[in-house]
This record gives sequence, structure tokens and C-alpha cells, in this order.
Amino acid sequence: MQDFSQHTPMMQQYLRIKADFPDTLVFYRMGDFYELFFDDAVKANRLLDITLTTRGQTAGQPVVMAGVPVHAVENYLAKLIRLGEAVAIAEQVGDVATAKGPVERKVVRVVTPGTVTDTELLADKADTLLLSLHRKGATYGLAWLGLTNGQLGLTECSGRELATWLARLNAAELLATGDELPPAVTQSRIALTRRPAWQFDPALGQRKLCEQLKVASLAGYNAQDLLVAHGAAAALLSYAEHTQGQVLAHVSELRVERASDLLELPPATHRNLELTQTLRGEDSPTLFSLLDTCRTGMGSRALRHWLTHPQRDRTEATRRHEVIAAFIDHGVEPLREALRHVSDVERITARVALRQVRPRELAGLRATLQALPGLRATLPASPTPLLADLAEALVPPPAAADLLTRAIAEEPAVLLRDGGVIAPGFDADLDELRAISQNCDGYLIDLEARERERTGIANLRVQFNKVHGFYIEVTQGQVDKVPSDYQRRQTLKNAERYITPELKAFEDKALSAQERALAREKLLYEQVLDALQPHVSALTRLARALASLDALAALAERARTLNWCQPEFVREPCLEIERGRHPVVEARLLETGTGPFMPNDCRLDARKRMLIITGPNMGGKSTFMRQVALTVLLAAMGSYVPAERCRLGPIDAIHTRIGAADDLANAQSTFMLEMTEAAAILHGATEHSLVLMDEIGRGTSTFDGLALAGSIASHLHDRNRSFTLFATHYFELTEFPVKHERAMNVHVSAAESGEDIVFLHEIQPGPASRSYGVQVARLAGMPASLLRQARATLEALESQQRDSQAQIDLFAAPAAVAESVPHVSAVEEALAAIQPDALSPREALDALYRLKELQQGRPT
Ligand SMILES: Nc1ncnc2c1ncn2[C@@H]1O[C@H](COP(=O)(O)OP(=O)(O)OP(=O)(O)O)[C@@H](O)[C@H]1O
Repeated sequence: MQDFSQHTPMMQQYLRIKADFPDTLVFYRMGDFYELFFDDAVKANRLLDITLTTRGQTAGQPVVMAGVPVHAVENYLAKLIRLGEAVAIAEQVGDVATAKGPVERKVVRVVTPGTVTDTELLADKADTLLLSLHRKGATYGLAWLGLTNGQLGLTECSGRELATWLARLNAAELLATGDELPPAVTQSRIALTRRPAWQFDPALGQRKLCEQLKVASLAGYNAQDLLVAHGAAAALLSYAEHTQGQVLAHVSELRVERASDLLELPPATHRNLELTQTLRGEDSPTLFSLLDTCRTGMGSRALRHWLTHPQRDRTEATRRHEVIAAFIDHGVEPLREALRHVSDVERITARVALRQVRPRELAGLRATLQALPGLRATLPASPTPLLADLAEALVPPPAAADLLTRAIAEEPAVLLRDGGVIAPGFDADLDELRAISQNCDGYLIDLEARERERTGIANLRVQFNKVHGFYIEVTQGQVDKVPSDYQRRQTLKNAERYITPELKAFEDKALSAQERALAREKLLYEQVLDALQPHVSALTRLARALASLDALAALAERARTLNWCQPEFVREPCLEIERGRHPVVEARLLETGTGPFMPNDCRLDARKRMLIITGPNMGGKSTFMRQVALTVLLAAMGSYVPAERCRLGPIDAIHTRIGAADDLANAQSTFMLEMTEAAAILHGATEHSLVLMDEIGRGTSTFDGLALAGSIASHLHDRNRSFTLFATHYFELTEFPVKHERAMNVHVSAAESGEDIVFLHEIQPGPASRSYGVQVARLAGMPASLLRQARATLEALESQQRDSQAQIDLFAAPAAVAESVPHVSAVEEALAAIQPDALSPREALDALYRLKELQQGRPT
């Protein structure tokens, strides 16, 4: 233990608290401020832009400090959480009046990016997850927890799959040991919290999981063998309990996720397809922002989960398609209207379990429970199997609904400490206490009348002020009529003020009644929370059903509004999309009134697996490739798709290599990044994968790039045999399908009119005839002189190429034998046979003549 004795008593207290939270900013309550000291103050000054000051000295050093006002603390917390910082809040818990020295202070909660539960600090439309990572050999174990939805998850994966998991989970905070971190973590920019290695103990993890789930074994969850993940779970659960300062009663569900069950969406795919964030890091326009017309935060979160966790098995997706069809048939607006009045039952329930719920949230929960019968009535009469399951879950736990109706006021105050939270009629004692303070006026008027009559003093008045409390005031001229039980309280110039035993008794009752009413309300509120605890799991189930209904209703609304179709899943390998569209580009074109979107077909099957796509810049190659990938993903998550008809075989992954953004932060050049991503695809893609390759090889010299692009196409065609969309500017690659039977050429069409070019955005069979780069440059507003020069250079280059017709087979298999036996010339052979030390001068001269002859092609 450190010695703080040379510090002031207050600093001693602070330093003792800080010693328990070395890596966490400590907010130390002092009156109306939370103060930060020393290094914490300097950090807060930097992160929050708050003023740094010094006050007094401790241990001979000035006390450096910075503070935030208590009433604005949530804003500062939100900012720090977003920056990945954790904050420990030390409140005054001792009694100010009786304290000798500094008032006792204690850390009452620790707010960290992955464990926040405050409604104000949480994103409405995204789950906040805490993730823990443990490694043993080549296996990574992951355990995660959503404190606001009570769900635990476990998985194990290889190093290759780690980045995909991190992108999929998108956790707010990662727990790991002090060991070196894998690149997938350092590149993910997740907020990192180091925990000591002994906390990642598999045996401890297994025990903690069993305790948490109240089971004797994890076999029921199929989680008993995930030892590395158990290690991660040990640290996860200890940390979560530590930050909440309590056991996590509501965390009662475990899901074991296996990569083999999910459609793989590597981080590059997540990014390139702009699923939840644009390439610039904005929330919109993305696929998610287009889909999410949910009425509740929990609906949005469910939808986001479906989007980032599409299943390979299509059963659940099919069940969702059926619901969407039923909704479109039946009309979904009444349901969506009813959902408007549904509050965030999921988060409210978690906050009930954590005993942090606010009165208004309980009123919201009550309103939702009351609205359920009406909401059920809006569902289609003949439900699909999934809809029947969801409707069944829409039953409020009756005791909970009844309790909330009886206990919580119609419109409760925001904070419990303001009173007015418990409903009248719920508790007789509280009603009486409230009656006293509320009926004060009536009582006083009554008393005044009685006393006037008793004393015969007509102008006697009963009054109240804050300093003297209640009193009876009699003017100086009347004081001789005052009865003997009046005791003088105060003398004024014209009047005397008295108190009577009856008035004194009333005063005591009235003044303490308000205080006691508040204390009583607090106690009753705690009792209501106690009584709600047994309903937590039923309420969680209800929340899930509401969230799913909301998400499905949004998908149905989107399908109808945007004119999407139900995809058909088949067993044979195929990818058939008729008149498909890119949903986000189409919406954007509509919004800006730039013209209609040109629909395009895509047809791949076991015999035709690869499209080589050529055509001008701006022609629509990237858009086409992305729309195919988005269609596959939408279908897999259970949505309708932007097409007229869509038939899909099994798909296990969507790999993308698109664009070239320098990753300077990770010291990777454009080309290095391009090759790293391509290598990952070549290693991971299977014949059930969809691969998008956009202009691979353009990050290096033409010949290098072309050679690499050709070899990559061959590898994908011959070895991976994946469904591949391969967009390229290398015309040489249009020869590829000649020797590769499963590949075919398509191009995006463009028409020339004079020097201009018109993009038709239509995918047509066969290779593009030319590239139109100079025309596109013209559209971009390049100077005319520059364009003239470029056109002249282009013509010169083209004629040069026509003259040198040396054809290289770009796609020939590597000549393995030829490479391994290097050619040796006759001269070299003769040279090798000569042993200079064994030769006489005469023989040496002969050998020299012979070599010379050999070199001239005249062997002797
Ligand atoms: N099918 C379409 N219908 C209407 N407009 C389209 C279509 N496809 C693409 N566009 C429009 O053309 C623009 C350029 O498309 P895209 O980026 O796909 O071209 P590209 O061929 O990949 O170009 P580059 O080779 O320069 O990357 C899009 O932003 C979109 O506005």
C-alpha cells in the first residue's frame, strides 16, 4: 500500500480511491462539481477542453485540477465514452453534517464504453457490446455481453477469422491481457481495456458462466468444449460485475455462435458495401439507413443484427420472407402505427434488472403493456409460423402490468427525488402523508375560524412563514383577549404572534410529512422494483418479439415502397437476378431527380461462374457488382430484394476487393493493402462464395498489374471456383474467357456522340470495345489543350501496340518443368569441364581457342 501521509486529508482520500482505478478517469464529487486531479485533470483538459487550474498544495506540489459541473455530467461522460475512455464516479456517501475531515466518498459506478447502461449515453439504434478476447495457441476465444439486452455470446475462431468477428460484433470495448495484440485488433480501433492474465482462466470462466446462467453444465448450450472462450468469459463477467457494482441478475441467455453457421462478411466487405457506414464514416446513406424505418430503437437494433449476422442456413430467412409477404398482403401500416407507442422495453427491462430504471421509463413500459392487445389485433388473421410465434410472445406478464398500473402515477416526475412518482391509492401511509401537506390550507382556514370564535378576536389570522413556521397573529389592541394556552413566539410593532399546542403538533406533522412522503416513495419504488424482478425474463421475451415485429414491419414497408421482390432459395449453385438494382444508388438518384436507375441481370450457375466486366469509367461496373452482393446479403438476412426476380443457391461468404484507400495508419501502401486483401480472398473463398474484384492490379505498373490480375483471375477460376465478378480496365483480360470455360465477358454500355460519351449503365454480353478514359476526363472538365495532347498520345500508343503483335499468354499455367531445368549453353558446359590447375600452358591455350570457337558456333 502506498504511503499518502504527507498529503492533505482530502488528497489522501482521493489518492486511495485513485489507486483502485489507475487506468480510469476518476470524477471526484466536490459540491456541485466533479473534480479531476493531476494526470486525470491534464487528460480531461485535452479530451474535453475544460480549464486546467491549480489550487493549494499537497505534499509540496501544487494540486492540478479540472472540473465539470454535476448538472452537465452526462454530456461529458458521453464524449469520453465515445473517445473510448472509462470513468469512475466517486460520490459523497457520508453525512456532511457529522463528518470529521473529508466526507466519505465511494465509487458508486464505473462508466466504460462497453458497459454503459444510461439511456442518455447509449446509441438508440445500435447495441453496445463488451467483448473479451483470449488466445491459446492458434485459437482465439471470444466472449461478449450486451448489458442492455442481457445476452451473452461465445465463439472460437482462427486468426484469419478474427477480423471478421470484430467487424461483425462491432463491440464498444475490448478486454485483453497485456500481451501483444493481433493485427486484427490493432486495426479495428476498438477501445481497449487491459486486464491481468490470471483473469482469463478457463476453469473460472466455466464456473462463472454456470453461476450466471444458473445451470450445472454448459452442455445444454453446446458450449462445454469452448475452453478458450471460457477464458475470455471469465474476464468478461468479472469486469462487467465490477463496473456495475452488482451481480447481473438479468443476464440469463447464452448464444454460441459458430462462423460456419454465418455468411462470412469480412471487414473489407462490410466497409466496401457500406452496410452500416459510408466509406467516409457517416451513418447515411448506407444499406442500413435505407432499410431502417423501424418505429422503435429495439427494432432498429434487431434489424442491424440481422444485417450483420446473416445465416447460411436459409430457414429463418425464409420464415421472415413469409411474414413480409403476409404483411404486404394484409397491410402493415396499422401495426407500424401501433408500434409508434411502444417504448424501448428491452432497455427498460435491463434497467429494471440493474435497478437503474427511471419513473418515466416505468410509465412507458406500462403504456406499452396496455397497448399490446390493440397491437395484436393489427396482425394478419392467418399468420405464418414465425408470426404465430411472435404473436404468442405478445402477452404481458399480467402481474407486472397490474402492479405498474396501481403503483406508478399517471405522469410521474422525471426523478424519484422530486416525489410524485407513486400513484395515489397505492399505499395508505403515503396517501395520508400527502394529504397532510396538501390539506394544509383547508386545515388552517378551519383552525382560524375556530380560534376566532373561541377568542372573540375577529381579525385573528393563522399564517406560515419559512423562518418561524406556523403562528397565530393577533393585533396589539386585541392581545388581552388571548387565552392562556397561547404561547408567544414573536413580537412585532403592531402584532404578537403565538403558537398553540394544537398548531405546534400540526406544524410538526406537516413539515415532516413532505420529507416522510419522499422517503416513503423511495421505499415503495424499491419495492416495486423488487416485485418486477421475477418478470424480467418474460419482459425480455416480450421485448424480443416486439423488436422482431418492428424490424419485419419495416422490411415489409421497404419492400412495398421500393418495389422489391421475394427471393427464392434453391439448392443448386446459382445466382440469378433479373432486373436487379442497387438500392442505395437508386434511392439517391430518385432523391436528386437525376434520372431512373437502369436495372441489370446477373446470371451465374455451376457452368458459368465468372463475369469479366469491362467498360468505361463511370459506366456502372462497381455499382453492378455491389448490387449483386447487396441482393445476396438482403436475401440472406430475410429481406426482400431490389429485383424483379431472384433465385439463389447456397452462399457461404461475400468477399470484396474494391477501391484503393491508403491505410496510412497501419503503414500499408495502396498496393500492399490491395495484395493483402486479395491474398486473404484467395485463401478463404470457396465454390459457394461470392467474390467481387474491382480493378485489381491498378496500384502498380501496367505490366505488373496486368500479370497479377491475370493470375488472380486464373486462381479464382481454377482453384477457388467461386462466383466471381471481375471488373477490369485491362483489355487483355477480355481474352480470359477464351481459355476459361466458366468465365464470360460482359460490359457496361456507353454511346458516343461526337466527342461526348453517354453512359447507358446497361450490362451487355461481350467485351467493351474501348475505354473512353479521355472522354470521361473531358466530362470532368479537364482543359481542352490537355485533352488534345492526351488524345494524340493515345493514338500513338495504340498504333505502337498494333505494330508489336507479340502475344503473351497471360493466363498460361506456370511452366513448372521448364523453370526447374535451366538452360545451359555449350560454352558454359565446356567451361565447367576445365580444371585450370591441371592444365599445362599449351593445354590452356588450346582450351581457350576451343571456347572461342564454341562461342562463335563452330565446335571443333
Ligand atoms: N444501373 C445504373 N443506372 C443508373 N445510374 C447508374 C447505374 N450504375 C451506375 N450509375 C451511376 O453511375 C455512377 C458511376 O458508377 P460506378 O462507380 O459503378 O462506375 P464504374 O464503372 O465502376 O466507374 P470506375 O471504373 O471509374 O470505378 C454511379 O455513381 C451512378 O450514379
